Amino acid sequence: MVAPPDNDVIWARSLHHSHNGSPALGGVSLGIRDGEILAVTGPRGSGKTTLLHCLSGQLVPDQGEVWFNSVPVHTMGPRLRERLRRDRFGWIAPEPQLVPELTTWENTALPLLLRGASHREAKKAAMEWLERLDIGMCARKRPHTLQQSQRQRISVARALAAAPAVIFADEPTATLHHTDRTHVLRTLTSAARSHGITVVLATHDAEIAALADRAVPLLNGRRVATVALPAATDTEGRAACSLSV
Ligand SMILES: Nc1ncnc2c1ncn2[C@@H]1O[C@H](COP(=O)(O)OP(=O)(O)OP(=O)(O)O)[C@@H](O)[C@H]1O
Repeated sequence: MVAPPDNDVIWARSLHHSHNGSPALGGVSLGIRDGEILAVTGPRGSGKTTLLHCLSGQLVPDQGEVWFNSVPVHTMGPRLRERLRRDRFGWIAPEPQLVPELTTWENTALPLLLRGASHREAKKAAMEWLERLDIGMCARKRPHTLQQSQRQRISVARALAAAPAVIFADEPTATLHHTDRTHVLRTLTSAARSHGITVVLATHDAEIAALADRAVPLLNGRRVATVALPAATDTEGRAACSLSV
């Protein structure tokens, strides 16, 4: 095994993975720098979700290596990977995945409570992020009483409240209307930048990818070449277009 470069928080080499014999990744390599916001782009079925699952230790690739802060993840057993995900990573799914029996603030505080934070500390962090996402007034409500956009904001607040090293966001605004989408994404990217959180954002939407520092386009489970372009209208990130090679 060759150790990854020191300045990459996540480094992956030649990832191959198939789902029940159906190929999803065909040799993807990439490095992600500390604090970077990286968009993984590509059409439906190009392997974005599978790549995020491999990078976050949810899935062990059939072949290839994944390293986090120079520690190999692909050789870890399930319990170590679970602890890594709990302590260092945040996850935002396309659909909010909340515990129906818990209130908004309890759902948001859950990762901190699982890590052993005090009730008071976890609630304070949860409330801060719920306020920033404009859902502080829903703190005592249960998910089923809220709108979809409010539930997805809870997922984003939950990921940020735990102050992870890396947030993996898989099409985090796919179910939101345009205005909600912009607010949620800007909160996520500006919070990540100010707190030095690395973000790996899977999206098929070029407008969303333009909020990232860099894009890694996938096609049929493989990387295609990237050309970084200065954005014409956005000062927060850079757009990228891809060329098949
Ligand atoms: N659990 C699974 N079982 C079988 N095939 C799967 C499974 N998950 C993904 N695939 C297949 O693997 C390939 C890559 O899927 P993946 O979900 O990683 O792509 P994606 O770019 O995230 O697509 P989408 O935007 O639709 O989620 C696709 O051909 C998909 O049908």
